[in-house]
Amino acid sequence: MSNITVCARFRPLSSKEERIDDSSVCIRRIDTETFVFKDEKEEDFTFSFDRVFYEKSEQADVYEFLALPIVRDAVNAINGTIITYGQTGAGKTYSMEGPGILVCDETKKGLLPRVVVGLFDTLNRSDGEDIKYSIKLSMVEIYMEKVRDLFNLSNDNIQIKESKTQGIILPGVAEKTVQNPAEALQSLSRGIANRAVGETQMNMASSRSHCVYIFTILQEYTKHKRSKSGKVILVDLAGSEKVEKTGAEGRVLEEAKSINKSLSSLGNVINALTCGLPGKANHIPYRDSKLTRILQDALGGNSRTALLCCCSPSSLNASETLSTLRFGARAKHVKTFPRFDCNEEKCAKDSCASLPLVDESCSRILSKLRERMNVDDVKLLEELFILEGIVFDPQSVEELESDYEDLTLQTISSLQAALEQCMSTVDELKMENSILKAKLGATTKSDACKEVKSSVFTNMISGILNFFSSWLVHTAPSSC
Ligand SMILES: Nc1ncnc2c1ncn2[C@@H]1O[C@H](COP(=O)(O)OP(=O)(O)OP(=O)(O)O)[C@@H](O)[C@H]1O
Repeated sequence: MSNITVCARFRPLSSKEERIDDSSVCIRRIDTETFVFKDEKEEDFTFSFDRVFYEKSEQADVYEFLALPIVRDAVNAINGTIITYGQTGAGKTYSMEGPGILVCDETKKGLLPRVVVGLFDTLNRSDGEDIKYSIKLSMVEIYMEKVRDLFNLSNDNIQIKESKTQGIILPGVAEKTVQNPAEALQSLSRGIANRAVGETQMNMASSRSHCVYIFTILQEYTKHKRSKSGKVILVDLAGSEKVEKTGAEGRVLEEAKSINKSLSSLGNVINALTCGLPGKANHIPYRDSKLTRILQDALGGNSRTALLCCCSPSSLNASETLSTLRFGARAKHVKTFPRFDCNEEKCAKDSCASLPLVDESCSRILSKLRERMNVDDVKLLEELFILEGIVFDPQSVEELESDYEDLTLQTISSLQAALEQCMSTVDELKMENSILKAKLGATTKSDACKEVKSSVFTNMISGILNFFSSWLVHTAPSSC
């Protein structure tokens, strides 16, 4: 069974595509799941996805098929992620946001405003007397391998960490508690506006960053002192494009390289996930990019994930469309089976061949406990299990190794800085020393000079005194 719901969406031909004579539509619909794609060499490829949204598809259809099941699950404490992928101008932002977050024709509203309304609706419907809920919202963007808080632009290098109980977390990121859809939309619109401010500040071309929207839903059962939480993450990826085709240079080229690197890391993670066999340890390179690290839970099987592959229907973009569709087809083969990121060598060394079972049983027990106990008690119990070595967590080992590596690198660089500082202080002291020596030399000379002068003077005075005294002796009366 596939873990990821993968859909393809074709936007209508743009006016530019329509104007160009040799532009034609490169897809032929078979049904709602299958179509034939014709590439630049007129070769046919048949693709099947969970759903195909053709040019005339409605935003509401995309939401209902792709996002609504995720919204409902999030309210039941199952995390979900929705990703839009595709070349620049293929309709990712249109699908995600619609033409506007605050003011927009109802039928054109994108996934984001619909998810907001869907979350509040589902929570209100399931609202019992003893349930209190809250929704928190964070927004970050990944630009040139840096994660920036869109609610606090000065927080521009957020680290990504992993918690045993909460999965991937972004320590220090601003979280806005939103009480109703209107408040949530206001916050989203502020974050989107900040994104534009940042783009201008950094002289960044539009949509050159990956934008990540995180909704955390917390429900507390006041009577039973229990709580549960779920997350919905929406990701509007930067456009995938062929650098050679755009003729990019300088900063734009660097941006494109960084985007392509993170998107190919995403492809590598998907490949690694699809190539692994159940029960066999397989290294998944989540740490290769900030994007894959943030999406680790979404891709690794701890979350329900939906991928919308946005495409142009025009034959002018056939090669980009083919690579988008291939990406989607590969993602479709990601299977659900317990995740373990340690490589084979490490597994053999740590004799954790039975990890999948341990992990499976552990998550089963913990999720049962979560239903009965207070979240904090479950966390404590889990910490205790890990401390006692009852539960072995390869993730935390990897995390420790990475933290150790970070610390070592930090120590090396601070030692290097200290060494440089010492060397420049030594240079300064050497300079001062030579200046002082020179001064000393000059002073010694002038002192010697003074000494000579003063001894001449003293000799003169004593000569005069001698002269006077002898004169006095000679001139004094003899009787005296
Ligand atoms: N399904 C659609 N129906 C009507 N118009 C669409 C649709 N999808 C996209 N468009 C239009 O196509 C243009 C490009 O779409 P959009 O900005 O969403 O692309 P994108 O993939 O987000 O590009 P980028 O990577 O540069 O952000 C926009 O003018 C948008 O309004």
